[in-house]
Amino acid sequence: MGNDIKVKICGLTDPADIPAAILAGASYVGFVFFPKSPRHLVLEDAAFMATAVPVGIMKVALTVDADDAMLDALTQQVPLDMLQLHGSETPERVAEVKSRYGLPVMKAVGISDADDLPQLETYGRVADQLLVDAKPPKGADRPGGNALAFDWNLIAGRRWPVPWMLAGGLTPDNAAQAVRLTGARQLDVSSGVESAEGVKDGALMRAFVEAAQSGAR
Ligand SMILES: O=C(O)c1ccccc1N[C@@H]1O[C@H](COP(=O)(O)O)[C@@H](O)[C@H]1O
Repeated sequence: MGNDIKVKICGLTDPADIPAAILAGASYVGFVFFPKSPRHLVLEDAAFMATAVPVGIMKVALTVDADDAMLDALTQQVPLDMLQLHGSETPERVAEVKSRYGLPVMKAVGISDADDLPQLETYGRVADQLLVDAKPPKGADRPGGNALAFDWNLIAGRRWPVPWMLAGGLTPDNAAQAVRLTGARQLDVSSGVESAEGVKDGALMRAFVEAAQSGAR
């Protein structure tokens, strides 16, 4: 579509979410494999949904500290373009996953204050992309998808070793400002385009992509 800002819509749970996300202008669609998440998919459902994604739209699998058995099953059963590692995976594990599965790997890094920023350099040496998210609140039962933003001033004007996406608490109301303030060219959204936990909303997805693009004009 020639959009300047690429949007990843993560946590699709219904087959109808695929055409809705594509029509909205998503460049990436994300499937969550984490049983504690309201967006968790079983492999069979994900495989069915992934086959409906047109070529050119990146199909991303989000996992959290997954072992090889899980990743073997996932990559054998679901056609994918990228793995998103959203747990406490070490840099060594990121490199191992990249080499074992031959897929690009995006590593999520949680930010709450300046002490977290060195992680961006560390993971930037091994991951193909970085996903810069808010750190989960204490006691949260999942490491992302909490509708929580971090202080974007922490990364404004930063130089990046690899392509990156901004995530965490993004909505149609703050997407344009997020682009302007951080210089992000890619945004990742889940909660902010839902009408209820785990239920994507077509109008919110369209509004989000439009707002993200307007931030780059
Ligand atoms: O969406 C989830 O349920 C989820 C579960 C476990 C790890 C990450 C998860 N989502 C990712 O979190 C960020 C921010 O989400 P939100 O927009 O604030 O809801 C995003 O990368 C999701 O892909």
